[in-house]
Amino acid sequence: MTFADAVPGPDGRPLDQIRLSGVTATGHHGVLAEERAEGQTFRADVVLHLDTQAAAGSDDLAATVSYADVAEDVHDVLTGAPVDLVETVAERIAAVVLAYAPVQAVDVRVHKPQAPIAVPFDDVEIVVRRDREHLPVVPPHPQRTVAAEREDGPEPAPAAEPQPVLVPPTPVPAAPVEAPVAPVADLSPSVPGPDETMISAVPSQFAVATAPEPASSSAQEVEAEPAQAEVPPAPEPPAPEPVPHDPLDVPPSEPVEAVLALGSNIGDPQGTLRAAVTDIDRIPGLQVMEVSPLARTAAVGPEQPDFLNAVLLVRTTLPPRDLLGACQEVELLHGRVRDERWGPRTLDVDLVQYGSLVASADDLELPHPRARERAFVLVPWAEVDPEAVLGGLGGGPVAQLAATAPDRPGIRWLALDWLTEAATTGAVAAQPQAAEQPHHDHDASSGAQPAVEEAAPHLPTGYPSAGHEAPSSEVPAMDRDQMPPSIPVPRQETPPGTAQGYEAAAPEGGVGTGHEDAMVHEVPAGHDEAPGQTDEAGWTYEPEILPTRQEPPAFVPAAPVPSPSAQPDHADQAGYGTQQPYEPQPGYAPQPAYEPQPGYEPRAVYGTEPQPAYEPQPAYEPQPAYEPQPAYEPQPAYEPQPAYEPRAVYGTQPQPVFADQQPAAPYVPVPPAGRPPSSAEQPTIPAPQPQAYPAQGFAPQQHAPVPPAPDAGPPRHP
Ligand SMILES: Nc1ncnc2c1ncn2[C@@H]1O[C@H](COP(=O)(O)OP(=O)(O)OP(=O)(O)O)[C@@H](O)[C@H]1O
Ligand SMILES: Nc1nc2c(c(=O)[nH]1)N=C(CO)CN2
Repeated sequence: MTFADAVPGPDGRPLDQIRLSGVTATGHHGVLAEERAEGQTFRADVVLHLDTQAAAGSDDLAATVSYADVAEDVHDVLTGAPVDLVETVAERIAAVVLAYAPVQAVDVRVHKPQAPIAVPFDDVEIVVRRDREHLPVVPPHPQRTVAAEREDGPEPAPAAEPQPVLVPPTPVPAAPVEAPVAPVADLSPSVPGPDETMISAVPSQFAVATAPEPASSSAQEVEAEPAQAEVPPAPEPPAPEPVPHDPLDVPPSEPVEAVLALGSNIGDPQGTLRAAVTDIDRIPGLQVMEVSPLARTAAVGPEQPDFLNAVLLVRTTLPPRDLLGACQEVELLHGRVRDERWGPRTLDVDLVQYGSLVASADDLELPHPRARERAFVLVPWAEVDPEAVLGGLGGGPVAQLAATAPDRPGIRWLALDWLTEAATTGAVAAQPQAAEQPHHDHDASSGAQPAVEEAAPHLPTGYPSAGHEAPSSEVPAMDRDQMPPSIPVPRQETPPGTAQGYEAAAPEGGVGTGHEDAMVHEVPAGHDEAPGQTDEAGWTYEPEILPTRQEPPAFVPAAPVPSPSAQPDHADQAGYGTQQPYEPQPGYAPQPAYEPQPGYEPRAVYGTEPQPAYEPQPAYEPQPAYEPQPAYEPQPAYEPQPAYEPRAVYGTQPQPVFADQQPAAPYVPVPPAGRPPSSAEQPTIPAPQPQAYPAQGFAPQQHAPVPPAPDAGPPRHP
């Protein structure tokens, strides 16, 4: 026996181990239809790390873990509902074993010796170690998963088994969180959502806790802990409260960082977005932490006016589905009508990311499945959080994804301080280019859009578009005379080299952003104005703002897009409204596939200071719940026993090698969950209304690294 791969217990000494090997069964796991249909042999070995001394002292099975029970549980996973990946099988086995309270860590090895591999081979195995800090990311027993609904193989019905409880790690005590974020102490019952949710990765704070059923031996193990005294029969035990199974309905144990994407292209987009920020910040259990610059973007999808887009970084204690619901209420408040997919809208609020949760249900997919290819989301997001990482399949560093997104050329400009008062009061200057189409200040009570006005009095105006009339029925197309004098582009006064770190950089040949009738003032090629100059009408040329930072993940400046008219400021003529949105644009060199970069792990907090949260969090160790249980000490029968002292020899001196010693298991050490602090302080754009969005009082939160979705993407080990 060796302790080379031992897990230290609370006192630092290696924990004892129960090893169970060669549990064998026919399972139907695999990506290929034949694997699902025919099944094949799976074999599992598990090592339970636990303190067995109490059980030895009392010679009581109840004080340890029955290997027979474990064997059955492991067997059940092997024969249970099929999943694509052997990784998922191992994760699930880890989950069932960790459902036994005394087990502090588990090593799982799953062999798939008949894997469909075209060359001769002996075995394929996956080895994982999970513990109370690094909990499995799948529940012990599968929900009905999307993968399980595949039609390419038979569906052995998953046994209606009890759901053991995953014992969560001791939560890190969070610093007091300012109202209105209410701490959520427990898993309050909420309306269970559709149970089709497929969990691909669940951060530890979302470890699924499911109600044990009394008949379950596993559940009994958990419930009985420490299982010393006989429990007198309770007269009428209250029925256990329903606990949501769906991670999309589970409130986090501590506030989670989420990313919301806002868009608007009819009504008064800037006013709507500004109001929406306030409305979102008012959602109970949510606080806006950062607001991105405002981007004007060519519409992706059907031909329609340009959008204004922004991204919010929020912290929330709402479950994902509730957060989506709250955002949709804000959409409705602003007159949102869903009548055309990707059509014009007064307000769109998408939930882009929720912590590191990767989950998919009919009504909510996380991360947002199209965010990775949308510059209108990625560019503002990267601006407000240059180190942000989009999780899930196809995710990666947001700044990198932004640089290569197909609609990147359609990002016309960014306004940094669009939330401030100046942004609106400065809006009324007449715009030379639109002079032949005179504008009048729009009268909000003119009745031009009664439906919208009723729902949202601050949405009275039409948005000047690239010459298209808004086709939405919710906001009637406006006469050009009714159009308001547009969205200002307040120039960021921050000189280069200041905390903002930006400077204006006009693409060659002019900004290439305008519409000939656009009311946002832009300078066509050859125009006299230079970036930053204000013309006689009070308009300031706001070119595309590009970061000057050199270090990754800085923007890659967009390559010029060949325009048939060589007049890129004429968006209509250049066909912005009709371009195929998701086809790579000419001029963009294919980007190398994203390689995971250690420095790109999710940042701990959205702030500008060096983050102390990346240091190991002492609250995770030791875990008081696993300290020696007082019920077992003192054990007079065993003291004093000089022959057993001193105890310190374990782990400190060379260990005798036993005949049955296994080769040192090649367990890969679990990497630390955090990432080293960023070498450079990252400039961010703070919410311009600090009194409204105070970024204070939040405990630095450590993200779990985003694990790859186990059931998505090309199979690696079918
Ligand atoms: N992450 C998500 N964020 C927002 N809605 C989502 C998400 N995942 C799934 N949905 C579902 O998508 C439905 C349609 O949303 P919406 O009307 O905002 O789509 P859209 O904006 O036209 O297109 P897209 O989803 O491509 O942004 C919503 O009712 C919601 O249930
Ligand atoms: N530029 C831009 N295009 C879009 C947007 C958006 O917010 N911005 N939203 C869409 C549907 O969510 C479809 N297309």
